Amino acid sequence: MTLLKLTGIVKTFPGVRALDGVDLEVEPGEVHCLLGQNGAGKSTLIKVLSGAHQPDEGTIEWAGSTVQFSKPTSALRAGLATIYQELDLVDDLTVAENVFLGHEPRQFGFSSRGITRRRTRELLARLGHAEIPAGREVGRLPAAGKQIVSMARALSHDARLIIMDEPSAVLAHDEVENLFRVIRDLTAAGVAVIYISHRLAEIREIGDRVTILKDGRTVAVNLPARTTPTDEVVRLMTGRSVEYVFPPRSAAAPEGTPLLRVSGLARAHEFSDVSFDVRAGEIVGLAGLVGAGRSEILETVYGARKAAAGTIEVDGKPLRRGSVKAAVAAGMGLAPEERKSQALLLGEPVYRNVSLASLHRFARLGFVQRGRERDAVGAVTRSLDLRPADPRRTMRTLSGGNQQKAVVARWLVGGSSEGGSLRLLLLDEPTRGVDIGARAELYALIRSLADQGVGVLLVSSEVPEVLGLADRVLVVREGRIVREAPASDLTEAQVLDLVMAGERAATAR
Ligand SMILES: Nc1ncnc2c1ncn2[C@@H]1O[C@H](COP(=O)(O)OP(=O)(O)OP(=O)(O)O)[C@@H](O)[C@H]1O
Repeated sequence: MTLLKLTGIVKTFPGVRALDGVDLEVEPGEVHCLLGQNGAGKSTLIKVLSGAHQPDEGTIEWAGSTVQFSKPTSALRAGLATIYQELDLVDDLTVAENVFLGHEPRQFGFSSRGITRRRTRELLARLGHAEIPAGREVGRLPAAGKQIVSMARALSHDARLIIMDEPSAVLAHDEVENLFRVIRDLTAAGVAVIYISHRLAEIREIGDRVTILKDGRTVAVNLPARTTPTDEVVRLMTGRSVEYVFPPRSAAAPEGTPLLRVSGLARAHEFSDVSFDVRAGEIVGLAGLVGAGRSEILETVYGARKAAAGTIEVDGKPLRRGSVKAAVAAGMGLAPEERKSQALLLGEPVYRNVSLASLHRFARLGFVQRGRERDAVGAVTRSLDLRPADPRRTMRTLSGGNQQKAVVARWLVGGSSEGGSLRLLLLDEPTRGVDIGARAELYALIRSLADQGVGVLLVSSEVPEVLGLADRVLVVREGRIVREAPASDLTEAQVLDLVMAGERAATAR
C-alpha cells in the first residue's frame, strides 16, 4: 500500500505561490528523492507534510486515510518525522533528553532518567552509533553526531517516514557514506525516506525514485533514480540544458609577487605551521574534511580569529593580527559558511544585503543613490537567477539556496570591499545548498573576478568543485597542509586518499 500520497497541494504566501499543485507518492521502504532548483518549493512542501504549514488546497493521504496535520507533533505522532537542515536540537540538553524531549518514558508516573538513557543507547546502537554518549550535551557533538541524534529522535517516535532536508550538506565525505549505511538499514526495515539534495551523484547512489518540482509544481513523478539520464533530470528541473562545466582557467599561470603570503600560521588545537601564497588572479582551493581546520584558517587570515603564531602579508606588508578592520582595509572580503548567523540581515530587503559591501560605490556627496544601487544589484542577482527576482523582498522569505546566492553576490557586485576595491576574496563553502544551474553561474562569476585580478581562497567540501574551479589546491588534514599541487595534477581519488589517511590511521590505532 502507498504510504503517503499528496494530490494537488497548494500553499501561498503574500505575493508568492510557493506550491502550485504538487503531487507525490511514497512507498514503504523506498528512498524517494525530491529535486528542484532553489526556490522550487521543496522546503515548503516538507513543512506542509510535517504540519508546520497548513496547505491552502489539496489532500494528504497517510497510510490509506486522508489526514491534516495541524501541528508538527501530530505528524510525529502519526509516524512522520522531519530532519531539518538547521537541526532543531537543544544544545544544552543531553543526547537522551533531546531524543525523548516531550515524550519521556515514564515509570510509576515519573519520568525516569535511567530508562530514557537506556532506550537512547538502544536507538543509537540501531543507527550504528553506539559510541555517542547518551549523557553528553548535544552542543558538544559535531554536526554528523547531531544528525544521528535527530534520527534517533525520529525512531523514538516509531517513524515510518523520515524526511531529510539536505542532510549531506553539513557532512564530510566519509560521514555521508555512514549516513547512507544508516538509510539502507532503515529502508531494509520498511521505513521510507524522502531525501532532498542538490547533489545528483548522491541521488544516484541512495535513491530509488525521484520527483521533480519546478516553480511550485510537480513536473515529473517517480523517475528511476539510477537510470534517468542527467541531462533529462537537469532539463526537467531548469527547463533548459545546463552544462555542468567549470570555466576555463587563464592560459598563463599568474606571475609576480604574491598578493597574500601566509607563513607559519598557527592556533592552538586548530592548525599549525600553515604556509601558502595566493597570487593576484589565482584561485587557491583548500580541500579537506569538515573539522580539518579549513574554515579556521580562512577566518584567521581575515582577522576574525587571532593567530597564536605566524604572519599574514598582503603585498609584502604584514597585517595586524586579529584585526578584521586591517584585513578589510587591505582589500579582503569573506563570504562565511554560516549564512544566517554570520552574514545576512534577515529582516532587510535583498538589495540591501547584497549591496552591503559596496555601498560606497553608490554614494554621491554622502547620499546613497538607491536607483544605482538597485540596478547594480539587479545585474548580479539576475545572472545568478536569484528568486524571487524582486530585490525589495525581505531576506527571510527567500529559500535557503537563494540566501546563499545573496551572500556570495555581495562580493560580486562590482568586486568592491568596504575599504576600497576588493583584492582578495575568501569563500567558505560558497555553493552549499545552491542548485546545479546556479552553480555554473557562480563558478563563472568567481572566475571572472579572478580574471580581473582578484585573488580567491576557496574552501569547499566537494572535491570535484575544488579540482574544477581552483588553479592550485592545498590539502588540509588535521590542521596541517599535507599536499600542495596545481589542480590539474590531482585526481579526486588522490585528494580523498590524502584527506582520509588520518582517519584510517586513527581507526587502526
Ligand atoms: N515565509 C515565507 N514568506 C514568503 N515567501 C516564502 C516563505 N517561505 C518560502 N517562501 C517562498 O516560497 C518559494 C519556495 O521556497 P522553498 O524554501 O520551499 O524553496 P526550496 O525548493 O526549498 O529551495 P532551496 O533549494 O533553495 O532550499 C520561494 O519563492 C520562497 O521565497
